[in-house]
Amino acid sequence: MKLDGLEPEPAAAAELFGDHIEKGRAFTTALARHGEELGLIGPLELPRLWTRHVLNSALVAPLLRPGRVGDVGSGAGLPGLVLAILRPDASFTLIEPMERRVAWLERQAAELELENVTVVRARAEESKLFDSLDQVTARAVSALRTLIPVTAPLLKPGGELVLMKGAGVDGEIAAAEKVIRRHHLHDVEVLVLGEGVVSEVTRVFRATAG
Ligand SMILES: C[S@@+](CC[C@H](N)C(=O)[O-])C[C@H]1O[C@@H](n2cnc3c(N)ncnc32)[C@H](O)[C@@H]1O
Repeated sequence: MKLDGLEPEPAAAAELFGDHIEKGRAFTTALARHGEELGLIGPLELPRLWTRHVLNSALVAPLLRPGRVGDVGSGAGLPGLVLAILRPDASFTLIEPMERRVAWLERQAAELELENVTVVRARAEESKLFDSLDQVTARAVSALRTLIPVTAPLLKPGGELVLMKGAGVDGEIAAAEKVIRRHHLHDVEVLVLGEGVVSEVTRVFRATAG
């Protein structure tokens, strides 16, 4: 069991996870133990597993409604499993096509006793979840120009995209102008989360389906 090199738990972890901190720790430890061998995280990620991955995902939790949330391309469970830990009042459908990642997500959901998680093995565009979700999250899946066409159709009218993005989000929005129009998205905005709380802020592209 190799936990050498795992970033010490930042003070912000207890603040962001609150009553759910034990599950946050259990998930982060499991990811540190098995993430590299399962190809879920890169070999250089342990020193920033908390700040760059887990806390970064946790910052999105207050944006969620107590409804049906889909996380497209959950991979290691980021942000899907972290959000399911933090928001037991919402139900989460984790959409991931790769078998090994699906097995990881199912095992973690069981070990963490997350009764609000369903894992669907599919690409989002083949997932049969069209028009069914209140919100869709995604992190590190693809640029908005290609991500919007696979995520927006999953939303009910009035539903929201809550897509985690890097510092280049404004350029991605400019390149996605046509698909934003084609998918009738409105109230498009970029939120910067975590200033003064974590060392690396998180950007979220948020938009409402027409
Ligand atoms: C780079 S990983 C990121 C995983 C995780 N969201 C994270 O932040 O660590 C991208 C993931 O998206 C999945 N993926 C790619 N295209 C997808 C699609 N069309 N529908 C659902 N998942 C997809 C891949 O299988 C992969 O697990």
